[in-house]
Amino acid sequence: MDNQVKQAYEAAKALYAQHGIDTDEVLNKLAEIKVSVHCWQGDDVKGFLNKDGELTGGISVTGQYPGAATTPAELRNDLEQAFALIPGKHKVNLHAIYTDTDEQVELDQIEPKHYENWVKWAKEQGLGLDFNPTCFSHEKSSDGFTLSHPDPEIRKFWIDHCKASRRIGAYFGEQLGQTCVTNVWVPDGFKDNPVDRLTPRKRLKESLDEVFGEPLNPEHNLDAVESKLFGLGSEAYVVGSHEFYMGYGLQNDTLICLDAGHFHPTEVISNKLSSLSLFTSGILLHVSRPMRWDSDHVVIMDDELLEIARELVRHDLLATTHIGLDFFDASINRVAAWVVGTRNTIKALLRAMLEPVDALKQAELEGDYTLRLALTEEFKSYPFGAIWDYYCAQQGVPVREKWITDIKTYEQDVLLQRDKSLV
Ligand SMILES: C[C@H](O)[C@H](O)[C@@H](O)C(=O)CO
Ligand SMILES: [Mn+2]
Repeated sequence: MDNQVKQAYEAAKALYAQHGIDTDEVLNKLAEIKVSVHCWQGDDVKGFLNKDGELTGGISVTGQYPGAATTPAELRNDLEQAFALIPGKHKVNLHAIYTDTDEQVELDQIEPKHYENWVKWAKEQGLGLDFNPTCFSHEKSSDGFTLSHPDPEIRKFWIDHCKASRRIGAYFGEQLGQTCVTNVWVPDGFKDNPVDRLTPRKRLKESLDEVFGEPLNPEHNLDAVESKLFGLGSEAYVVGSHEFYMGYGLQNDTLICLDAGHFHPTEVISNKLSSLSLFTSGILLHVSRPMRWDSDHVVIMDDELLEIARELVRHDLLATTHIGLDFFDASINRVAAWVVGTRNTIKALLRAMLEPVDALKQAELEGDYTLRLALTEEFKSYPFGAIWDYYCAQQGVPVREKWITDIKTYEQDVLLQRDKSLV
């Protein structure tokens, strides 16, 4: 390890120790946290099942940066490059459209064999896998409805797809020895004001009951449900609102997924974690960055990211919270997007773990809000960067911005060659 990194670490360690914070212990704990890195940043949510089809469901990817992955092998290669620059061992979050097969399979017919190469690869890489049914970008979702569709045949198609997805999730969990979280998100909603807000929600509830009807081993698969306030083309009404899924998840003991971009523009998910934690057995996060709307920007070290991390650390929620990422930006190098977003998420957790939580809670309890404010503010400039650098070096990944060189080389050698081969 670089001597400067080591020396800076020792100096920072002594400072934190004065507040009873054992940085070695913190880094051991940090190394246990898995972030679920979403595969769909690598190819602009196209997938491989119908890769020339349109992205629908009220989500959108903008930008034309060269080098998007066009095959499962390319996507895995890109993920490997990203993981080589991210400290720790993590998970990959797959959508159902990311099949790796020559078969032309329909979404309601997918089976574990269509993802076998992913499982093999995850085993080799020591990664876990999470899963999502893909209830969009399909002719049967073209009018904006899936599990709540008024037509029972279309509804059945999506129910069967979600059932098949859960079985695949359970297969991943069993094969990899790590629980797979299978997250259901559907885009269903209306562009303009509906007359009947209730009936689609009744249908969604009944569909979900069918989807989750088959008992699966919770050590292999955990179900999650993801709400949304609005999407492009469903501005007036989304069937699966927060209240809907909060009720559903609490009643049926599924994980509730909070996506940082799925609420009112000034509403934050950090403030929801403590409340939900009192009533749920677990939470799934889609860490994202909305900008004015659910724009899925790459996660940066902003106040909300830090606040999410603080809530998880201060209230001991890390063991029951599944941390997933959800952003897609095609205006920058896609591998770099993963690296920036994932490194920031881990770094925010580290920052939160390096705060004097007990002292701050005590100050609050005693009504010493001056101390609470002063200490919080002083800790913002404590040398967490030196601890982060040491962690990266310890984990064998580049320290500070050195990873950008690797990305540039990969871009030249791999990503830009892809586009040439298309010409
Ligand atoms: C592709 C994802 O499933 C999707 O982003 C979903 O999680 C979401 O957040 C939709 O807005
Ligand atoms: Mn999401």
